[in-house]
Amino acid sequence: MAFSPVEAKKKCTELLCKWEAYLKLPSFESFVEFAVSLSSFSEFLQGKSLSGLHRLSHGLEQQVLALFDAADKHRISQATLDGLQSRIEALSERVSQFVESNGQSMEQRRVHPETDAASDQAPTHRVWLVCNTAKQWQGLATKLKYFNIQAEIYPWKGLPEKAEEPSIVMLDTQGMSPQKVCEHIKIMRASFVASKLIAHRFQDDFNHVKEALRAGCDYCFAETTPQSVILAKIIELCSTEEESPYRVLVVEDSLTASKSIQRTLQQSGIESLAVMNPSEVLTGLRSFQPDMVLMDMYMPDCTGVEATRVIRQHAEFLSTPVVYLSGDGDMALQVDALRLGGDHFLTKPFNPVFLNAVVKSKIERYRTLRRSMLRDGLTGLFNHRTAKERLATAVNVAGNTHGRLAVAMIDIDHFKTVNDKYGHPMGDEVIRSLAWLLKQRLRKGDLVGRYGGEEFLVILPGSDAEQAFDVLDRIRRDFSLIRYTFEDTWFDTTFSAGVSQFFPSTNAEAMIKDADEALYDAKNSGRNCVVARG
Ligand SMILES: Nc1nc2c(ncn2[C@@H]2O[C@H](COP(=O)(O)OP(=O)(O)OP(=O)(O)O)[C@@H](O)[C@H]2O)c(=O)[nH]1
Repeated sequence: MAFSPVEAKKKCTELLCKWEAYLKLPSFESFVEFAVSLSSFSEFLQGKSLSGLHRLSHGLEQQVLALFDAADKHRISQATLDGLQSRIEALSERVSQFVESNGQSMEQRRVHPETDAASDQAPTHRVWLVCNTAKQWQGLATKLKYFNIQAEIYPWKGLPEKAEEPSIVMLDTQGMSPQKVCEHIKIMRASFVASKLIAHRFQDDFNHVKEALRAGCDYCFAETTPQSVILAKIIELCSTEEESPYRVLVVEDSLTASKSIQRTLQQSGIESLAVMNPSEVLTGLRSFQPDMVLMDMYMPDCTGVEATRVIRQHAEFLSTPVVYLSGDGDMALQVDALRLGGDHFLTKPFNPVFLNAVVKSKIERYRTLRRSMLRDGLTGLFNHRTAKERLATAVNVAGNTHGRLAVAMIDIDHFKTVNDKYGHPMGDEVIRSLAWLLKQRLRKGDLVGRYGGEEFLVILPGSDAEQAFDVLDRIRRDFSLIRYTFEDTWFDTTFSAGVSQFFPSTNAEAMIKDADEALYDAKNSGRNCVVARG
């Protein structure tokens, strides 16, 4: 959800320039450039969770894409141009308003990745809980505070007149007709372009939900949705984890074609590497680690299908998507190509907006698949295997660069008792809370994995044992302050941690062993403490 006003303004200005260029020279090519820029802006707004602005740009994008025609038929009527002009102006005005009124404060609220976040830092996000029964939401508001999210509870009739845009507005719609809820959503959407809107206790009916989403709502939760699910959603939406740019390997023997593809991808913020000779494809895959391959169908000495078959011989590239580019409309050949391990076909000359859309959807699916392979389902943290692999890489980097590196093993204290007394689902909530806290409090470059049931591995590149101790001890203190409500009572829990640090000639296994021994010492010293081995 990290938001940069400068970036939004810049992208909007780029869009306006492309539009003006088209008006000056209304050719098909300049229309395509404008459409690509609009599509990229739309994705940017969506990626930054600027829901209201995204709605405006997406509506405009839909209209523009509907105007796509063959190059020789391209002609847009003056009335349509006028309509587009006013929509673009409206979008640009809303972006400017939003950047002016919220930009600076949002920037200031961002957690700075280089600083060690402390529990006493200012809240990173504000959430409005709009309801008529404040008491019911007090527990959720308190829990959010543990994760540096400030919840403000307002009655339906007492919303602030003028307010800085909250990250999330959750509307408790209990007892309201779906029509009334939609009216409220529209009003909220008109005031807040970037906030995520959640309608809670909304009637779980297809048409009602459809209307609420149309009105500008982002999520509808039914009456039966437990607070733990709502808490998880809010924390997820407030998460600042940023994805790395998409990467595409372009295999194309024509320099002109590959430059044109790379330029199109670049306009959408996609990084690419081009190889002209299919025999270089494996080297490209290994060095560039792309999310997908765009493969020319016909190249001298080797077809795209043959190159793909070679790629599929290697287990590590079995699931890497391959999209073929071909000037050929031969259906039988296309079916063959897909059967032999390709994922999609794009026919040249390709529409750049369509090319980017196909590339992005393939990469999104691929990343989701990889995520489920690398991450733990309960917490979203790296799983055991991935955490160990990342540690091995971090140890190599520290060895090669003579850098610092610390590792911590964390284990929740008396966790069996939590399960026995409060049940397994409550135990899961405790595990998730620690995962959220770790993700939120550690620096951007730190890595955290779920090593076992209630055991976590933290990798802190650039830190020595003493620095890691300071960070983890703060997290330990904050974790012990979290109160879990259970029926009419509450409980809290603690963790113990052991820290080890890198020194030349050590390895990942030895670092884990040292951290484990330190953890053992922490448990034996009464638990709820961190022990570091320097
Ligand atoms: N709820 C839940 N429990 C889990 C999960 N994975 C493991 N556990 C439980 O975690 C508990 C771990 O308990 P122990 O290793 O005996 O240790 P402990 O009770 O935490 O005691 P100390 O570590 O000595 O402080 C076991 O009861 C496991 O069943 C999980 O995913 N969810």
